[in-house]
Amino acid sequence: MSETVQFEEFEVSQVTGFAAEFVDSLPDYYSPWHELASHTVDLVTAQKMRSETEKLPLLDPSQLTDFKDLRLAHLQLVMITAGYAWEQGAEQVAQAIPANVAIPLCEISDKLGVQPGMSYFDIIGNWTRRDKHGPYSRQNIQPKYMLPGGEDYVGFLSLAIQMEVYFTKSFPAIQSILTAMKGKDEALALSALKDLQSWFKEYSSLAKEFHNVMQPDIFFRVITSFLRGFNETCGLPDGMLYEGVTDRPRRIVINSAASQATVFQIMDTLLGVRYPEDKQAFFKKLRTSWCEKHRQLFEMIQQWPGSLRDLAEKNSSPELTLAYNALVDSIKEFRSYHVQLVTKYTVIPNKRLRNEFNIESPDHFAYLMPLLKGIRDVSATNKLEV
Ligand code: HEM
Repeated sequence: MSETVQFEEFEVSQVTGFAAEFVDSLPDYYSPWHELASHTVDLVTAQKMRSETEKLPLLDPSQLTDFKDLRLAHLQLVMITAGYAWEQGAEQVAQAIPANVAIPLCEISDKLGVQPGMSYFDIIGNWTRRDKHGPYSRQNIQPKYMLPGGEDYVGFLSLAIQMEVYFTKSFPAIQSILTAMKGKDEALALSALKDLQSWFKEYSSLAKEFHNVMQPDIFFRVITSFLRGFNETCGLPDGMLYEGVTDRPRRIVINSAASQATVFQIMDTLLGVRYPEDKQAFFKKLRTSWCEKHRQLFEMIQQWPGSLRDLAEKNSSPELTLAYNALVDSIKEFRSYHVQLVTKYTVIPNKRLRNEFNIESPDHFAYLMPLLKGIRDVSATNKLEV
């Protein structure tokens, strides 16, 4: 095992992190996927998505071998899949994806080790820079394929990308922490923790911008309409049927959300947070939305020799313990802020919708607050005695 991890070995860019920027398109042979993905929102509005999808030729994805090409093809096919599934709204979700989409999508998904539906992995690959030589600033980021939600979606996406790109600024500190853990190097651990703490402060303050870019009801009612997944919460308890895919015809797909970002699971793992089984299971389920390469990177960090927590607990001066605790506190602060975000953008709009339509069926979001507050509180108990 080397002294630290190399992110690029796991298809994580030093520039855009876990997000991927697609500058090129796929070979011409695959242009029907691009064409249909580009028009998904308009076709759904015109109720023509299903009929147009059924006209697609069945293309052989075996020419695609490069990770980035596979990721772009996956994005195009899950766009088409989402439009097909949700064209008639949530109440009339399609029960099956036709073979001309299902066969290549499942093959590509299996190669990437990712689910055959839209996840955060696709959201953070769905963008380009307006000015290709310009910065990775929010103003310079635009969706590659539009999702429902108009300008609010553009704001949501560009902020999510800005946060993913900003994640890369923490990579040197993460690498140093791993080196310090392995070599029990207290001085290196201290300086890396301080760097990580100041990075995290900036990173988490970006999330405050959500209030300026997105309206709660548009987020809840429109933007998430393609992001629901195919599972029991969407009237598909056995998952979606992928026609023509003989080995696993039905597949469960979890919804797509920022909870699937890698950043917090990596932070928790570095800090050695020990969650009870139900919360571990929640995080494990989120990881099913990651591709295999990203899971491998995470597992490498999880199995890394040494423990930052032990180093911070058993060191000779309190400075390292204080730095460790400061990061635990900052993460707790973010999680408290996140509870407010989720209240504004999910809990309240959900209540409004249920009241408006007199919905009396069980509330799928009742689990949210206990779960999120529970995770926050467990992660905060990780603080060490000084
Ligand atoms: C308006 C913005 C946001 C909304 C509405 C929102 C919504 C949610 C929801 C509903 C969950 C519950 C689990 C799920 O359904 O997937 C969740 C969990 C989570 N979200 Fe967000 N989220 C937002 C922004 C963010 C941002 C910016 C991040 C940072 C990357 C983030 C990171 C997480 C994490 C890590 C979890 C898992 C619980 C935890 O580790 O504390 N969310 N979020």
